[in-house]
Amino acid sequence: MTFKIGLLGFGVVGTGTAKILLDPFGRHPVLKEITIGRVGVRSLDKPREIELSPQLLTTDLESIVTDPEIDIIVELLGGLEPARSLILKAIASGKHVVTANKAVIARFGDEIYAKANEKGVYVLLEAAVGGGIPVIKPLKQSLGANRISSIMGIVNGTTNYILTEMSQKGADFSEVLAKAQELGYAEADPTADVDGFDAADKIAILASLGFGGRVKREDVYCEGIRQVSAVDIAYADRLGFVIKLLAIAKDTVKEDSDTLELRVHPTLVPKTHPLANANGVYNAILVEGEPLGQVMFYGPGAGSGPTASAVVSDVMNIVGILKSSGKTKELDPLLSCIHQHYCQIAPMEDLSTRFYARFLCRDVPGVIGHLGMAFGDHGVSLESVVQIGIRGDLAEIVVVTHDVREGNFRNALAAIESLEAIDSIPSILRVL
Ligand SMILES: NC(=O)C1=CN([C@@H]2O[C@H](COP(=O)(O)OP(=O)(O)OC[C@H]3O[C@@H](n4cnc5c(N)ncnc54)[C@H](OP(=O)(O)O)[C@@H]3O)[C@@H](O)[C@H]2O)C=CC1
Ligand SMILES: N[C@@H](CC=O)C(=O)O
Ligand code: NA
Repeated sequence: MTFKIGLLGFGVVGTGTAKILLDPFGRHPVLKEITIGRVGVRSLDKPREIELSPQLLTTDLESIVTDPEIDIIVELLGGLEPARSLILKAIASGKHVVTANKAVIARFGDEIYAKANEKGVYVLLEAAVGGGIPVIKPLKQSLGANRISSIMGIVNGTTNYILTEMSQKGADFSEVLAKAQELGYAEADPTADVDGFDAADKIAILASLGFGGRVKREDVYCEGIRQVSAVDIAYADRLGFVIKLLAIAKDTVKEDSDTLELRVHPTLVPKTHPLANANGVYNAILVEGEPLGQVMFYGPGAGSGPTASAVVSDVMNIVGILKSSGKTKELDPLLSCIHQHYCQIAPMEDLSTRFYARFLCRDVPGVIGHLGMAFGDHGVSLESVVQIGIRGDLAEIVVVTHDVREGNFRNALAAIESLEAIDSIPSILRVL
């Protein structure tokens, strides 16, 4: 029996996917039953790493998603449109879908899964989070017996690569970003990586799976890495931390309310923490649940081959289902997505966390005392105060707080900004 896939997109991940499918030797035998039926691209003239028969390539992507010969559509275009419309058309034509597109699923997952469930087809997305790391399927299946309390991790390869190169080699931000683009890690528009949107898409998906409810993408608080400077990386290092872009979804269950913290931001991570050692393009996702405790998923979070590994594994899962139970069976609830209600998201000002802040201060006597008083007035207690450097004619003071309510910390900063001794507050970062 042969199963035909329609590949939408033949870029970094599409090429990696084709490479695996065209070279099945030594891999799972089911791969030999999968062929590439058609490939949709934007330009027919572009030079390609793999030469496919010219009849396979087309710019008419609609004709692929409605082609009766195609069993599974693999969407590797990126972006919102035409990806969303093509996925919906594929579903309407009764095709199963595999996608790596977290942007589309995080925003239109409700619509896509409602249609897929109506039609009795699967939409699988292992490649959409953590690239090659198996994390979606374990969350859906292997960890289903647990009550998940937190999912936290490094889920963007590009920014982890940039931060690692900046901290280990003192590299320049723009140069490393260009290298990440060259290596095929970055999104077509890399602001999605740098400004944290890609990580926000991914944590919205993980939270939905882990906490069993829908998540509105706009509810994810999001800060990127643009404001992370070499100065802060160096101070963090001296204080025993590395700076990572973390995506965090945490159950903040209290007596009568069940809300989620949902956020993406650069974070000072203690060097001894398991997430601190995921470097370069590697991602790491730490999941905590009861009764399991902690489990960490670690591996390459972006790149052609690793991401294609996840794409093809989803294709194989669907082929496995088609082979064993045919097309008319009900969807497996452990592989499909059936959430109806929306998760309640806690406001950021209620978040309790530690903060790192760097102040530039004028040479006024007792400046540390003024800072301490302003923090104390707002219920913020300090774990450490380090007057480390002189920058020009200004003193540079770094503080790390104890756990504090974010709203209180922000109020303290507003008061501090108006102090005569304070020139500016160049950085404010959260601390794990
Ligand atoms: N790169 C990575 O490491 C990872 C990527 N992903 C996701 O995988 C998906 C693909 O990413 P990637 O392979 O890097 O992207 P690329 O930009 O390398 O490839 C995109 C492909 O889609 C085609 N395409 C894009 N828009 C259209 C359109 N409107 N009509 C026809 N064809 C179109 C392009 O055609 P043409 O070749 O003619 O330009 C190209 O072949 C994205 O959703 C991304 O977020 C997920 C995990 C990791
Ligand atoms: N641009 C993304 C690609 C994988 O999802 C990243 O850098 O992680
Ligand atoms: Na994955």
